[in-house]
Amino acid sequence: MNDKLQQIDTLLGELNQYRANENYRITEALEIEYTYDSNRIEGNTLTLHETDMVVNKGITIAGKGLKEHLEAINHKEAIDFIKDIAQKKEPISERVLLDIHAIVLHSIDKDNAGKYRRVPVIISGSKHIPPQPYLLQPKMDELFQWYEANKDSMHPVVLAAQMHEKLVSVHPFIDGNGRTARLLMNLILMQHGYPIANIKGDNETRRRYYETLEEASSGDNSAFVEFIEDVVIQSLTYYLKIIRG
Ligand SMILES: Nc1ncnc2c1ncn2[C@@H]1O[C@H](COP(=O)(O)OP(=O)(O)OP(=O)(O)O)[C@@H](O)[C@H]1O
Repeated sequence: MNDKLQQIDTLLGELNQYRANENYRITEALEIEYTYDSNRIEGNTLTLHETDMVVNKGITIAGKGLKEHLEAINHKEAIDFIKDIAQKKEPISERVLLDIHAIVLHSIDKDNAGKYRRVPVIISGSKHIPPQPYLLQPKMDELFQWYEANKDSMHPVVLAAQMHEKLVSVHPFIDGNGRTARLLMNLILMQHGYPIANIKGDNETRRRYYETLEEASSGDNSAFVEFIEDVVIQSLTYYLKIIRG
């Protein structure tokens, strides 16, 4: 096991000693932060405070479009959904993935919510060309076969990172691939007792996120896995600081 994974195991062990201090106000605040950052990565312009107003207080923000409001509400809804799946110990399946995507695009794109794309796509800023639509079902079958073959033997953080990378590489949806992949990654982490890993929406983090994904598309995803390990270390450290007091 590498140094970062060892550090992650130590931090998680420490965190487990303070689990009694967890409460809904802390998790709610972190979930809003995650919603804010994940939507910000894809270009949503709501601030952290505005995201909180929309999601928790049902207040609309003047000058911001309906889609941006729906993206915030849907993302929080999707977090509740993955928490429920993790709590009930439901296995991760293609059905669960499609349900997550359906929530992400709920009331935004009725024709595509919860459905694979029927058209080719490109990823802006990337040379990687995702598979043609007729190849999506076999590629997704392959993805879940890979998951089944590795879920009990791989370190959960590596498993979560790899599933994220493999999913965005297939890019099975017309829209919402990034948010859905980050939610799937967090569902895997949650199943193993981790708090939400939040990829921040700032320029520097986004640059490393996209660069390591681009590197992964040419065959080596180790830099991306390392990036996710850093995100998990950051999230664990932040959470520990809050609940340890
Ligand atoms: N080189 C790359 N190879 C594979 N995936 C990438 C690459 N660069 C970025 N991505 C992923 O693609 C996502 C963005 O994809 P795209 O521009 O198609 O928008 P999208 O699918 O609508 O995203 P979002 O899903 O959240 O709205 C990023 O969040 C990231 O996860």
